Amino acid sequence: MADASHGKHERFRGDYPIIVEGLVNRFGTQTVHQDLDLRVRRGEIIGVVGGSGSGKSVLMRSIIGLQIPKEGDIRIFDKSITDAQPDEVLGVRDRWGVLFQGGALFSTLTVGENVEVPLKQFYPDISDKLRHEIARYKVMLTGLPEEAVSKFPSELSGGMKKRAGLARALALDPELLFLDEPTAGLDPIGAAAFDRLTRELKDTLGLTVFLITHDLDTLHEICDRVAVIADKRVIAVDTVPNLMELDHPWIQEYFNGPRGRAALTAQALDELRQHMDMPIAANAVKALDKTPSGKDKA
Ligand SMILES: Nc1ncnc2c1ncn2[C@@H]1O[C@H](COP(=O)(O)OP(=O)(O)OP(=O)(O)O)[C@@H](O)[C@H]1O
Repeated sequence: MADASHGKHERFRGDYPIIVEGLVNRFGTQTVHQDLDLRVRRGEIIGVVGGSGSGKSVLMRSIIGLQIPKEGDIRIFDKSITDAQPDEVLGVRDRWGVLFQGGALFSTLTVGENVEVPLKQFYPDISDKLRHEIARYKVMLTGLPEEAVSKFPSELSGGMKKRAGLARALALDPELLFLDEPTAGLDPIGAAAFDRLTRELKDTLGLTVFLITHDLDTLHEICDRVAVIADKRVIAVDTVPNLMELDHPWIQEYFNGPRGRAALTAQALDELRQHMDMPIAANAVKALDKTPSGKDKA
C-alpha cells in the first residue's frame, strides 16, 4: 500500500488541520450525528466530551476514516477524506497517530515490535537496524524505561501499556494525535502523569491533539478548548471557564456538578502551590486544602 511519495509532504501550515462539516452518521434507524460541525485549530489540544453513547468515538472513527459517514465533509490538512480515493486517503493517514481505548497493542509482539508495525507498513525500505533504533527512541520518548522495548504487553502495568500505545501512535512522527480516553483506568497519579506527558509531547513535537475524555482533571489541566457533543452535534467549543458560563443543562451538570467543582479546586491548588512564596497564595492553599476535593475522577 505504501508508495514512494511518503515522507515528502510539508507539515501543514493552515489554521485548521481538521474540519468537519454537516456530518451525519446513522446505524439502522439510530441517528448518532446530525449536521455536526467541528474545526480543530493547529497546535491545540481539543478535548471532546459528551454523555455515554453521544458519539465521541464515532466522530473520531469518522475523522480517521474508519467510519464512512452518511453525509457531510471531513477535511484533513485541507484534503477531503470523505470523497477521496483510498490512495489519497493514505497520503494523510501516515500523518496521524491513534491511541485507542485500552492501547490496542498486539499481544504477541513486544513493545518495540508494536512500535515497528506502522514503520514497516509505511516505510518498508528502511533497514532493520534503523527501524529498531526509531522504535527504541519512541518508547523512551513516552517515559518508559529502555527495558520495556523487549517486554510483551502482558508484562506491563496499565499505565505502561498506555505509554507503549502512545509510542506506537508517535511512530511516524505524526502531526495529529488522536487519544481515546487515555487516562481511563489509571489511578489519579498515573492519570496526572499521562496528562503532563501529553502536554509536553504536544509542545515539543508541535502536535495537534484530539482527545476524547471523561476525565475532568484532564480537561482542566491540559485542554486548550473543549468540544461538547450533545443532541447529535457539537453544541459548543470553548475554554472550560467559558463553557461553564453556558446555560445548557448537560454542560452545567457536567462542569458545575460536584466532580466538576472538585477538579476545578484541584487545579486552583496546583496553580497556587507554584506561588507559595506569596502569603496570599500560601493562605489560599491552606484554606482550599481543607475543602473535600482531591483528584476526584469523573
Ligand atoms: N458499528 C456500530 N454499529 C452500530 N451502532 C454503533 C456502532 N458504533 C457505534 N454505535 C452506536 O453509536 C452510538 C455512539 O457510540 P460511541 O461509541 O461513539 O459513543 P461514545 O460517546 O464514545 O460513548 P462512551 O463515552 O460510552 O464511550 C452508540 O449508541 C453506539 O451503540
